[in-house]
Amino acid sequence: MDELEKLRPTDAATRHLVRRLIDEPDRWALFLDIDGTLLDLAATPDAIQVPLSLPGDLQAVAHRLKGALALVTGRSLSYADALFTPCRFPIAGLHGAEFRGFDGQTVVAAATPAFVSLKQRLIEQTTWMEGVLIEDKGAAVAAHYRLAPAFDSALEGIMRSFAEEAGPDWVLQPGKMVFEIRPARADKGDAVATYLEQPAFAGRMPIAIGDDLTDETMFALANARGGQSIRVGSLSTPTCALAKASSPSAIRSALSTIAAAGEGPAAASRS
Ligand SMILES: O=P(O)(O)OC[C@H]1O[C@H](O[C@H]2O[C@H](CO)[C@@H](O)[C@H](O)[C@H]2O)[C@H](O)[C@@H](O)[C@@H]1O
Repeated sequence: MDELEKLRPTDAATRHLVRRLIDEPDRWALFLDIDGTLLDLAATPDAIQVPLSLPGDLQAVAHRLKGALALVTGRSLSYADALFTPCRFPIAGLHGAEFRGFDGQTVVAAATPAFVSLKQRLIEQTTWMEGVLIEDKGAAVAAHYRLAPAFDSALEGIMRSFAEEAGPDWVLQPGKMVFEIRPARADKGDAVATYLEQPAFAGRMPIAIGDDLTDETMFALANARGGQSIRVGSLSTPTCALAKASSPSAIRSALSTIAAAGEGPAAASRS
């Protein structure tokens, strides 16, 4: 059976992705979200599982694209890095506020003393909300309600008022069962635009793959540059992505097919 036939027939987008990256590896740059795109969603932020083969597959795809692959995530850069050790990729963290380029140059985001105090007060003010989880990401903070969905609107109110208190350098970022306060200085679209100026990425067309609201800015950027955007999972919420994929496992399967093609010219696309 052709490797492509193993992909679910409903996933036209992932089949096209495989074709593009196998047949035209010098044309595309790949931008991948992590949670809900590369990894299945889990009940809590630390309960995620990285399939054993994923780091190596990503590395093989990056190699095929001559380095034009970056992870663009809401996680902190250091957390995302640790997930894929010993492999190391260009990563934009905290939704674009942290950035490590192809050359390894890194921009990190720091919490101000006022933001540190805000995070502490956020923890204190939400302890009564059983099941709500506060994730401290340094210069960002996330309040998760996946285990306590009834607190959805109460938590939104609290996070909205803390975001206002944080001031113009921070912004409220809603996501999947989460409200975050993140640095305002860059979003995921800005991160993709910065990568496209860098060696390894420059001159290529972007393909952005994500699953959540925060990914919409990179979808819009990819579309504006004549590239491709793929939203993973349910399309019940509005999106500007041009195509859809069913699940993180469909994305992983596509990456593994591309990885298996190695470096040769379109070897795996022949049946
Ligand atoms: O941009 P991403 O890489 O998709 O990161 C977005 C946020 O992902 C994480 O939260 C989400 O995934 C958790 C684990 O599956 C899940 O429990 C939670 O409900 C989701 O919202 C992460 O914890 C956040 O810091 C990221 O910003």
